[in-house]
Amino acid sequence: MAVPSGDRAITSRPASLAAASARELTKVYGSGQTTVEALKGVSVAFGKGEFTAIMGPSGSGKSTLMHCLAGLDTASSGIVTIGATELTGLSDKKMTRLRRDRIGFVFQSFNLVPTLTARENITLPLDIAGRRVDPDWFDLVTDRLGLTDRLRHRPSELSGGQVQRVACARALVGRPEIVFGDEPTGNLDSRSSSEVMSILRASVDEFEQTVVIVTHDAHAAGYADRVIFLADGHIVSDQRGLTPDDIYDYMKHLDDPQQPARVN
Ligand SMILES: Nc1ncnc2c1ncn2[C@@H]1O[C@H](COP(=O)(O)OP(=O)(O)OP(=O)(O)O)[C@@H](O)[C@H]1O
Repeated sequence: MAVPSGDRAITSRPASLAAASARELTKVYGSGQTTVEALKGVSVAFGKGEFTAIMGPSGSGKSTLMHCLAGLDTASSGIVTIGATELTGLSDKKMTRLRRDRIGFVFQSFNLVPTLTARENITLPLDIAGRRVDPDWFDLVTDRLGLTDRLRHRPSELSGGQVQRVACARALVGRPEIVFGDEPTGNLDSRSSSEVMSILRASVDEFEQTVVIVTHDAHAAGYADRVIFLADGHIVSDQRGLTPDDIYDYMKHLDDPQQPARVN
C-alpha cells in the first residue's frame, strides 16, 4: 500500500470552479446560558477534483461544518453552495433531491440496509431516485474497490473494511458532484483504513471526484491534497501537501499551543 507523501501540493483553484463553498458561516446551538457557537464565520471553497481533510480538536466544529455543507443541517447565518446552487432557502423537497442526486455520503451513521445484498445497497440511492445504474461504471467502481466477489453478500457477511468499501461504492456509483465522509475510517483497523483512503484517493485521481472528509486520523488525512484545521469554530490553518507527520505535529500544537508546529 502506498504511503501518502506530502508532494501533492497544488495551487489554489479559482472560486468559480468550487464544487462546494461556505461564506461567513455561523452556527449557534441552543439559547441563553446554554448557547454554543459551533461555527464563528467560516469561509472556505472546495475545488473540483480536490481531496480535502477537515481536522481539529473535539468540539471544534468539524461535523457541524460538514453537515451544513452537505445540506444535513442549516447554518444560523452565511451562505453554502453546492456547485452553482445556493442551499439557503431551498425547500425541503429541493434539498432532499439535491442531497440524493448531487452528493455522495460515506457516514458511519448511514448504515447499510442489513437485508439487502452489497449490490442492492450500492444501487439503492439510484433505485430510489429512479435513476439508471450505468453497468460499466458500476463494474469499474466495484472492481476498483475489490468488491466484485462480495456483491451477493449481506452486510453481516462482510468485514468492517468491506462494509465501508460498500459505503464508498454507494457514494461513488451515482457520480455525485461531491462526496462527504464523516470519519470514513472511524471504526476500521489500519489496513482497512488505508484501503478506504486509497480508494477515496483513487476516486479523485482516476475519476476526478471531489472529496471532503472529517477525520481525527493524521495518517488518513495524509491522503488528502489539502488539510483544513478548525479550532473553536474558526479555520486556523489551510494547507496543501502536508505529510502525516506534519499533520500529527500540528494537531499536537492545537491541543497544546506550547508544542511547536512545523507548519502553520
Ligand atoms: N445538536 C447540538 N446541540 C447543541 N450543541 C451542539 C450540537 N451539535 C454540536 N454541538 C456543539 O457544537 C460544538 C461543535 O460540535 P461538532 O460536533 O461540530 O464538533 P466536532 O469538531 O465534530 O467534534 P468531534 O471531533 O468530537 O466529533 C461542540 O461544542 C458541540 O458540543
